[in-house]
Amino acid sequence: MWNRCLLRRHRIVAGWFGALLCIVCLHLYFTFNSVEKSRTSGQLRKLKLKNAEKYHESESQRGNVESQKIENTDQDQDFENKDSYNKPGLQKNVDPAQHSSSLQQNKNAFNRPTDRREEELYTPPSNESPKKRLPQAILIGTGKCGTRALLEYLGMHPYVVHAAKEVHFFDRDENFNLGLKWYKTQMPPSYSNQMTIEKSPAYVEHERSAPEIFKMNKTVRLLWVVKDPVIRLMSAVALQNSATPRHFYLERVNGSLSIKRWNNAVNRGKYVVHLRKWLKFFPLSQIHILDGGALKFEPVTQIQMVETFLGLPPLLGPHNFYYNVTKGFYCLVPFSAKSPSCLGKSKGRKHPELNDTVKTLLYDYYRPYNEEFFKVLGRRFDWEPKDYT
Ligand SMILES: Nc1ncnc2c1ncn2[C@@H]1O[C@H](COP(=O)(O)OS(=O)(=O)O)[C@@H](OP(=O)(O)O)[C@H]1O
Repeated sequence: MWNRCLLRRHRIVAGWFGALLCIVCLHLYFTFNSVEKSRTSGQLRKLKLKNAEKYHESESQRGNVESQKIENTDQDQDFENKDSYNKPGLQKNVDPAQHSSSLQQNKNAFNRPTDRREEELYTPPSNESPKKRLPQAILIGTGKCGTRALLEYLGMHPYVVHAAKEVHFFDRDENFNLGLKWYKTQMPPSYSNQMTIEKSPAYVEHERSAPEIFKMNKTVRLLWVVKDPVIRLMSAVALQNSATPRHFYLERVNGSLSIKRWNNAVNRGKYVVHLRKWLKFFPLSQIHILDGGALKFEPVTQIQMVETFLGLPPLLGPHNFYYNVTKGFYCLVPFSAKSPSCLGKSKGRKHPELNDTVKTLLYDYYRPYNEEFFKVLGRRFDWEPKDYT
């Protein structure tokens, strides 16, 4: 009887002890987890900050011509049109043909976050240190079509890291001769579940780019922003310094005005000529071509299509964009950011006015190239004369 009583007491004590042990273990587990989480998210934030700093440095070292620094514009009057940022209309005009079928699958798999911090959306693999990797996606061009905007928009994605400045590996001999090892060193460190991206808009026209990129990685994903070639040309003209004649792309042949067909700035807008070179190596399905005009006015639908094309979790949405009335452009609202940031003053320069004769000349000149381009693509862009640029 006495023994049984003693045994029962022991059992009760052991029970209490076991429960206490469980509580201590659970407490330790949660503490460790949160420390680990904040350590990795801290690392991630540091990585992205480092990239942003590098970008600022490199851009301010360059002259005004290419300086594209992101300036933090948190002045209230710059963001007076706050309501337009969440307008439902922002997401309309989606061309279903441009959506790949996987978009639907992705849409069902994830709920787009609205007001979330970056570290809640991305977890680096455990026990892994970030390292530099060759890009899995390259933004190949075309200059003046919105390549910086696209890269910075993508940079808000927690699964994306991007080279801060243009690397110019495939288009410049002095860089290319340093080999792929050097190319890799130009990339920011990343985790294995992130995607490294770089943009160098001169790749699209350079003879070496397509074959060498193919040699490097057959499965690389290519992004290409194009734009109404006349507007693109005017953007290039706006960029010229005062030493260059405003109408450098025009000449007189037998007394009549015509376009300089061998001029580089003019040639850049003959997209079909460049596309044909890339199609010798990559199928069209591996090149995501987007219209810079749509990127400017509908960044949300455009970036969501890019997310799909790159196979990224669909995280970016209207909450990442803010229309700045003064600038006339969308600015970025990265996850965790306290205020939006816009691309610098070198973007959105005033374009020169075109008189009707030159305008007609230019549109007539590019039209056959555009038509060929649309035929190869199997879709059209609205690149006929209009008032806005
Ligand atoms: N959000 C946002 N902010 C600022 N600018 C934007 C944006 N989206 C697109 N754009 C357009 O991008 C044009 C510059 O294109 P790129 O970045 O490709 O130029 S560059 O070749 O890298 O110099 C630039 O051309 P310009 O207007 O002629 O300056 C802009 O029209």
